[in-house]
Amino acid sequence: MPRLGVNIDHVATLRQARKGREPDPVWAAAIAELGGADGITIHLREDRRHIQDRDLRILRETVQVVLNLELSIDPAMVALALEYRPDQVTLVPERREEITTEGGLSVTAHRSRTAEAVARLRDAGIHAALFLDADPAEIDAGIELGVVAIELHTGRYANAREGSDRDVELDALRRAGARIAAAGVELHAGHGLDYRNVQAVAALDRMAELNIGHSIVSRSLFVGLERAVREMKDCIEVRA
Ligand SMILES: CC(=O)[C@@H](O)[C@H](O)COP(=O)(O)O
Ligand SMILES: NCC(=O)COP(=O)(O)O
Repeated sequence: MPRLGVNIDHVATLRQARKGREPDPVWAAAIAELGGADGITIHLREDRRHIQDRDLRILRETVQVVLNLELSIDPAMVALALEYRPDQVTLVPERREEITTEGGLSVTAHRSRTAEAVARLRDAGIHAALFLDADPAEIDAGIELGVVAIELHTGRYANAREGSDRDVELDALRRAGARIAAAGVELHAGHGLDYRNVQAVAALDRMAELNIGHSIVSRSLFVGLERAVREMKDCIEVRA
């Protein structure tokens, strides 16, 4: 069964609505661990719209499972990863105007900057991962950089209409996953996964890690975070 990384950005989004102190993503991480999270994922955006540097600093001290930090390839952001030393850094694209991450990082368009970011992380002993679309050219370019893992952006799959549209997207994920696994790179997936669409992605061959935030945090409003995490773990387990 794949590991579950719980993304707690969305707790910080609520806090930042009033720029106050609650709800605290640090508490959320601890409760997610009680619910069975195998990892905690945070995205420290350049515009600091949700997760703050303070969160990263405290979470590095308190998180007992894998801490996965999502970052842009900007050298100043990578420097923060080197300072706080999460277990894993997943390099993602960022557009300040976007509401959420719209696609994967384009390694082919930013090859030298991505290679430099990966090399800095590797030299520091931090696992480097790339967040990519299910595009063979991008995946091959990513594999060439010698990363530990590639996380497939599942947004297109999640947004596709149930039925043949979604089947097409699932098939693209399946082929991309096979390419990644054949290269000996760990397969991760995430973005837009929820309690209804996660099973098919969890069941993909060699799926090692799923990063899920929005649907878990949304459900937690009604059932509590510990239970929401546990229910997602159950969903992943059932068909895997
Ligand atoms: C890269 C990614 O998919 C996640 O970070 C997730 O979407 C939450 O962060 P944002 O909502 O800021 O994109
Ligand atoms: N990398 C994807 C992630 O961390 C969670 O995305 P979402 O479930 O919040 O859409």
